[in-house]
Amino acid sequence: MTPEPSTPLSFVSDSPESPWATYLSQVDRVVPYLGPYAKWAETLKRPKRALIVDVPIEMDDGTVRHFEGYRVQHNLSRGPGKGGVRYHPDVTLEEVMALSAWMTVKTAAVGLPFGGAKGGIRLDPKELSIKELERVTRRYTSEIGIIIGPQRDIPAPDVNTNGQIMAWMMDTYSMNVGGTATGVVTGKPIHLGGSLGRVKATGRGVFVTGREAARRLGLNLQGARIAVQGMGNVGGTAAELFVQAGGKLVAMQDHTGTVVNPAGFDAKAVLEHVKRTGGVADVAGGEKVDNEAFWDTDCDILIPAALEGQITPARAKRIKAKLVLEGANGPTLPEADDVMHERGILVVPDVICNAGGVTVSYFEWVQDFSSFFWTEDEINVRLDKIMVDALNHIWETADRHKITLRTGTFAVACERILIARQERGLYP
Ligand SMILES: NC(=O)C1=CN([C@@H]2O[C@H](COP(=O)(O)OP(=O)(O)OC[C@H]3O[C@@H](n4cnc5c(N)ncnc54)[C@H](O)[C@@H]3O)[C@@H](O)[C@H]2O)C=CC1
Ligand SMILES: O=C(O)CCC(=O)C(=O)O
Repeated sequence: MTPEPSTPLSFVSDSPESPWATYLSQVDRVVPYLGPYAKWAETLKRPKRALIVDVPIEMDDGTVRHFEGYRVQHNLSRGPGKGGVRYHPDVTLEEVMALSAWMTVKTAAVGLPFGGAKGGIRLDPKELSIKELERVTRRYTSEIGIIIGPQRDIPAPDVNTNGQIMAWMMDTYSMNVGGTATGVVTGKPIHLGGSLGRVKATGRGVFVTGREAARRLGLNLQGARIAVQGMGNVGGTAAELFVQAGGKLVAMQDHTGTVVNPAGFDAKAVLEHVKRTGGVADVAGGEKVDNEAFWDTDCDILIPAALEGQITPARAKRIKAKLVLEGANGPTLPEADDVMHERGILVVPDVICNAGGVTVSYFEWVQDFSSFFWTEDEINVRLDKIMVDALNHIWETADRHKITLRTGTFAVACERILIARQERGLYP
């Protein structure tokens, strides 16, 4: 007799384009490759724990505002939760659920002893003063303090959060527990237990996986034309490293607009411009074009490094790149994945491509526990090796099953997660 299916989650929308729907479709695609562990697959379709918190703060003008915050622990089978905190006006519980689930897959894909988690607050940090930002961060940290901790769940930076915000989170958590707990967050400033190399680690990982994929495709990085969406922490670093390797940065898009230059931008000057002005618009040497024209850029490598759902089926039909490196989490809708696969465009999926950040976060966490800090060279060499080994293993798996690198990454990761799940057993 077929058992009744598990009860559906009541708190998800039925939008087929939501990040959570994208994630569920990616899980469905891997189930046929999970062998005996497929019976545990429903575990992957449910967050283990989702916390919604009210974050009230006093604004500089004396008024009180409430913000909605979240921390979702998607899966803890392989270790404590791990994943960033996003500050964005459009953050939702469902988005954070998807981001936390991709963390579960990502940490397993590179073999880190973590589960997956993610957090966020619905706010636009550009509208807050620095003092308001500090108050909202501290209040949020206190509210989620009941589920985070160095052995339980370790936040880190994501969109619109950085080392300063991690420092406030670490300090607030430490005050609440009565002792300095550097291991509660990663991505901290260096003199507060941060790790050398963490700021650039995600972009470096995008470069490393891109370098390996380009080698396999026979695509020479010397002169390769690169287009990047999102010139923040991830996209900015990846662009800089590809240009250092001989690539040409021919197009960039961020929340301020889209600029192109077929002769190639000076990446260092662009990053200084972004730091000074907040975006790529009006950068020297660029021609401003319509945002939608970004997807028609003549390029060899496309790096989406902003938000989810950017590569739609319609855009996938227009992309000219041979290689897409997903710096962002969830930038590609499932049908767009199919379009790119049919068109012979190789996609290195987020769950391996952008895993460099969490890998160096792991190094930071280990260094904090041992209070023994490594050199930047040691970190970068170890990062490179972990990323290359993980990618090679995924590639072998994908080739063996004749599946995409995304489903190959899910196959490697989900098997590890579900073996751990099965070995831990069901009953408390
Ligand atoms: N920071 C990290 O270590 C990691 C970040 N990621 C992912 O990488 C992506 C970027 O994150 P970060 O670089 O850390 O964030 P960031 O806040 O440093 O930069 C975000 C970039 O996206 C751009 N952007 C925002 N809205 C946009 C829009 N509507 N159209 C075009 N561009 C837009 C911004 O202008 C900015 O350039 C996110 O998907 C994040 O989840 C993934 C792994 C680790
Ligand atoms: O460094 C971390 O722990 C997590 C970074 C992150 O949020 C991500 O990989 O999406």
